[in-house]
Amino acid sequence: MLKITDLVKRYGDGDPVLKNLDLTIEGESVVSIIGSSGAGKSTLLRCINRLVEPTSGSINLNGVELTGLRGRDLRAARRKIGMVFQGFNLVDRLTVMENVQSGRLGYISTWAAMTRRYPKEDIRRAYQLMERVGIAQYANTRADQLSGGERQRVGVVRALMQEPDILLADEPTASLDPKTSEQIMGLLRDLAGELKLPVLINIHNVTEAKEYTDRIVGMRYGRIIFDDKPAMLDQAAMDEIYAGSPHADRGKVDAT
Ligand SMILES: Nc1ncnc2c1ncn2[C@@H]1O[C@H](COP(=O)(O)OP(=O)(O)OP(=O)(O)O)[C@@H](O)[C@H]1O
Repeated sequence: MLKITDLVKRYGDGDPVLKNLDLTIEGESVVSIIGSSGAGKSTLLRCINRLVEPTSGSINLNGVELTGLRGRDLRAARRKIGMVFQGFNLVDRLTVMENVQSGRLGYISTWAAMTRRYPKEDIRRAYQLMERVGIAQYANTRADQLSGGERQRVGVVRALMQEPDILLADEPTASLDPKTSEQIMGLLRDLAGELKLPVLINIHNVTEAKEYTDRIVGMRYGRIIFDDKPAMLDQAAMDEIYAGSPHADRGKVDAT
């Protein structure tokens, strides 16, 4: 279970971009985060995997408090958080298998990784996952030879190789054409069910959020103002999530 309580993030001495945010994700649900540009969606995801340092509050994953972790403890906690990126973040000159195995870094020795001596079990698991997402035939192909959809499948398998407790996806389909985008969203939804994995997706495409996720969290200027099933996201809720300006919001914050 991911339990975020009273999370605040402030960059430098600016206004907070996450304002006392609470969010709990249980089980294998697929949750999307929607909201205008600048609402704080990426910052929230990055606080969870500690690419961004939270200012205050608590982020607890399966009983482990993630805020304040350092060094070895932080690395161990990060292994349990899979991340899928908009730009795939693959190493182009490496093969698909090498990219996928980089998800095992932190589990195997640096020497084994450098000499590509992957444990048999890791190779077996990689093939199993690559077959599941339809890229096994590219195991020895350089990553830069693949299409966008195939590259994102590599990104997904790499994240799953970490044996994560949760999968975070930061605009995973924003670089893809509409059809491929739907395929990747469908894949994330199906994998969440098959692997009993909670998935948290930051996404701009509201139609896809409604179609492929179980729950939609709507953010506006650092606050969660909608958290419900997709069917409940009506026009009024959409207007509230996407309307207004930072100044209008600041007025409200000041008034409280
Ligand atoms: N490293 C940073 N330093 C300072 N301010 C930042 C930094 N990263 C983000 N911000 C600011 O924090 C706010 C929230 O940004 P964030 O990227 O989390 O929003 P978002 O909802 O993900 O937007 P988008 O949909 O455009 O990616 C914005 O005002 C942004 O300018």
